[in-house]
Amino acid sequence: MKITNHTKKLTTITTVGLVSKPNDGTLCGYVHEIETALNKHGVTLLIEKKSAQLLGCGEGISFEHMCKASDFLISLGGDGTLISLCRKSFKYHKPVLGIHAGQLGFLTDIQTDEISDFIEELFVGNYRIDTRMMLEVSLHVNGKVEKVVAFNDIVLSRSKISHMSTIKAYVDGQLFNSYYGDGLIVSTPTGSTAYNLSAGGPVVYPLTEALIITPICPHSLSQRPLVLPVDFEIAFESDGDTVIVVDGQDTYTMNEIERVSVRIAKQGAELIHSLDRDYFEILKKKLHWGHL
Ligand SMILES: NC(=O)c1ccc[n+]([C@@H]2O[C@H](COP(=O)([O-])OP(=O)(O)OC[C@H]3O[C@@H](n4cnc5c(N)ncnc54)[C@H](O)[C@@H]3O)[C@@H](O)[C@H]2O)c1
Ligand SMILES: Nc1ncnc2c1ncn2[C@@H]1O[C@H](COP(=O)(O)OP(=O)(O)OP(=O)(O)O)[C@@H](O)[C@H]1O
Repeated sequence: MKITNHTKKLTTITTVGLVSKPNDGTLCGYVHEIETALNKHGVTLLIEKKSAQLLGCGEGISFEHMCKASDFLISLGGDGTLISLCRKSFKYHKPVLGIHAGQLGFLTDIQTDEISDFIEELFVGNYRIDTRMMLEVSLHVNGKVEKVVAFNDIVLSRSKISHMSTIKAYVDGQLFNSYYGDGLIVSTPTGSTAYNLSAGGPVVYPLTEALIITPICPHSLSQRPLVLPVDFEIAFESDGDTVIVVDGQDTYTMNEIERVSVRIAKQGAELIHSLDRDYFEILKKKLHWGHL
């Protein structure tokens, strides 16, 4: 399969940063294994402060310092840890390697028993880097704009279990739909296998460039998931009973926000993968794709 997105390589590897799952203090053994494998090649491992303290692996250094000094970053945890690292390190533009020490691990393809072998493969160039599109989300408040980025999705959701939300949706400034129901999801292709999948949205191959809008429990027979090209800017307005959730991790209330606009971010997240990684195998293994 010809995928032009796979040509990027790391130019140097002298320093690597690591962030681990925030609620698991048992992963120190894996950190030592990573450090030993990197040190064999003269590479320094920097551990982010909160992770180091949780794991009992020394003092650690600030997230910012770690990102600036590192050639690539390691996420040791589940999908949530990787998503959070991609969002927080967005402005430093560093590739991320996901090592799976979580539950599902759809995005984190290196298993803990493959750590040393994969690090050896890295030093002989046996890896690939995928660029995953991200969303730039602008929250408009009193003439000011706060920008955040999303890796998987943003969700506009009803804030009260007892009420429906009403969301007006615009494409390039033109009203194209009003959604009535529990809310809607704007997903990246990578996020298509997360909340979007649960809400009946399409699985979209992660290297596609598209914006996916999927209604959540719409109170209508006519609302369907929609796939849009990335040169559109989409925007939403709603009443105060709606909340905005970014990647399931940050929440904002709509009564302070007049409008939310979403477009493709100028740069994507770069994920380091093993050459063996096959998306359809992961769909089968983790989400039971194609099982009877
Ligand atoms: N009903 C739902 O399915 C539902 C509800 C809320 C949030 N979410 C998703 O959770 C995501 C955040 O993930 P988290 O791990 O921080 O939260 P989490 O710990 O609540 O886990 C959500 C689940 O989704 C999986 N997941 C996350 N991203 C995925 C992806 N791109 N493809 C396949 N599976 C994926 C995770 O491994 C986990 O099993 C949000 O972006 C949202 O899409 C899903
Ligand atoms: N830096 C972070 N800040 C806040 N919450 C985080 C951060 N990193 C991860 N989380 C959250 O911590 C929880 C557990 O982490 P994570 O998702 O990595 O592990 P998991 O749930 O065991 O694995 P998986 O997501 O693969 O099923 C998730 O809800 C995730 O969103």
